[in-house]
Amino acid sequence: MRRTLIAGNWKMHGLTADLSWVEAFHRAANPNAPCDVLVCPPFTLLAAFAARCTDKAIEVGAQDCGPAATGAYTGDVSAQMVADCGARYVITGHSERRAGHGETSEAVRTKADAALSAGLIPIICVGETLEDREAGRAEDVVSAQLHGSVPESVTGADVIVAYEPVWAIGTGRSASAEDAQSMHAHIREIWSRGRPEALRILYGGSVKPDNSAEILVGADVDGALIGGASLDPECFASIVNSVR
Ligand SMILES: O=C(CO)COP(=O)(O)O
Repeated sequence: MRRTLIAGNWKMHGLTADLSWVEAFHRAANPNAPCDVLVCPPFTLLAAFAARCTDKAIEVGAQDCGPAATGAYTGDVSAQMVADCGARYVITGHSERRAGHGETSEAVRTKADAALSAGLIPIICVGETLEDREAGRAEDVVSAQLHGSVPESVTGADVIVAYEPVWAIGTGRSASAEDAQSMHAHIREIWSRGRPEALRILYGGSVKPDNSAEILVGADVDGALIGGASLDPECFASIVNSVR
């Protein structure tokens, strides 16, 4: 019932010369892979990237959006502007924004609300640090982030949650398939905003072609949010091709 989503987060990578990624991906990817595919390039490439993906074989998303709809907010990009570029998704509350830009769960919830108002699907990120995990409080931290970051109004089908343990991001050290499944089951169990069975929960953190199939086996693992391995079109296609 929940279709797998394989999503790439390019972070602060990508220039116009990299737009040929789209054609290279299509050459390498199985067009019949049983999953949805999403790429979140930087704002600067959003419209041009979306213009290459009009067949919707690849959906497009942004990596963040401003909380306000419009106004005097120098440097911000609103959810409506993201939608206007042809994107349908937006990542909110990535740990690199929580840690590097001081974003609180409350700020993340405001952004997710702005995304929903603009007709976008927010991908709300949560995840514990290594210190949290070693202290045995990973589930508590994730629960608190989830309750603080998810708007009250959502049902489950209209948002996506990404579980990204901070210690697994860009480190080459992925969570084990068992640990990922266990946290995803916890997230679904505590989901109090409508239909938990409709909620797609992605795992993110050092997903590569050689561990994707194993991680995606988890009953509550509905896809992956991929950083480094999404920059190479063949590598990302291999992950898409590993979906069963
Ligand atoms: O942060 C991530 C995706 O949002 C994960 O990054 P890596 O796949 O590079 O570990």
